[in-house]
Amino acid sequence: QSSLPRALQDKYVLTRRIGTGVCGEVRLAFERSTCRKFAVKIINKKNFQSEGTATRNAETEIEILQRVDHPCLIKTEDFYQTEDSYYIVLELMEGGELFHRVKSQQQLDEGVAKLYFYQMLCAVQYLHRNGIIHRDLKPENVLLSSSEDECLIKVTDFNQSRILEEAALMRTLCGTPSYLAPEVFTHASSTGYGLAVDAWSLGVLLFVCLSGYAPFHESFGERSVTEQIIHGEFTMVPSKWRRVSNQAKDVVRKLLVVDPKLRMTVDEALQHPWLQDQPMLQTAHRLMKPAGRGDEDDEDDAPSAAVSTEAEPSSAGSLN
Ligand SMILES: CCC/C(=N\NC(=N)N)c1ccc(NC(=O)c2cc3cc(OC)ccc3[nH]2)cc1
Repeated sequence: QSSLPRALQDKYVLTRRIGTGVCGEVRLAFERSTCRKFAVKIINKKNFQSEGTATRNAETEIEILQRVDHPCLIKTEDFYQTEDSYYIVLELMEGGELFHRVKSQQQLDEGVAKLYFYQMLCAVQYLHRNGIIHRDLKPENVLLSSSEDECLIKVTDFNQSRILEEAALMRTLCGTPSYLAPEVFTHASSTGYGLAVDAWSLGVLLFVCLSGYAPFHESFGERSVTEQIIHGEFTMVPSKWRRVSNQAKDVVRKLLVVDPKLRMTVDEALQHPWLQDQPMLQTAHRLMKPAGRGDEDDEDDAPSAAVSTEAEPSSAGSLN
């Protein structure tokens, strides 16, 4: 157990491990002064020291976490570091990882999957509107606020995220072009298509929530997972998809499209008929309101379908 920063120990009591990741662990913590519960994500730098990019990534991640402000994106409370680890204090998501929820329930009820998927779309739409690609969307990186089916979700783990630096691309293009690869000039590397990688991952996430199993898996046929992905070959096992609506399947099929130019975007997904579901939108907006405003009479802010996909409420503010 590497020694915890003194300042962290003065303010919080760290207790049991509640989550593990490739880059460290998550511990349950109590703020001494208030006894409020938090999650502390410990990211050890040495794991990646070899790549040398860890520090860069972690600093980018911290920068993103401190800049973004959306009800479905994890918020940092505090940040500490020692020479070998980062300690990030986060709001505690009592429901844990979506991964475990889907695993324990085999597959989610379609209405629950729709509520979670809508919130993920809102979170990723916010990131994309702010020029951020997540690049690592998966059930382990979607957290649930409670053990209730109807709960708020938050996207986390911006370790792979990239801030789309159009300026960087411009600087590159100012240099001598002779050594630049073709794709730097083609559309593939600019804002447009970079964002599409998150739409694909959201398609995989929705597939897993609706069916309880992964669309690309080594057990399907003799092709490798990579081959299946490259060819967009996913398998809808009848017994798992029988009770899933055609509209839900349509969303999955339009996201798991190999050509990023033809893939449905996050904005288009938010307009898909499957998500034009007033009761679900009302629930989602009640959950996404800042704490305490959920119980006021809603008639003045009853979200209409069109409103629901507009920019986030003013409280979300913009990236500073
Ligand atoms: C800046 C930290 C972002 C991050 N990961 N970043 C990274 N891996 N580079 C990250 C990764 C995982 C988590 N996980 C949690 O907060 C969490 C809460 C929780 C509660 C649980 O039961 C009550 C069980 C698992 C949990 N994970 C929070 C943040």
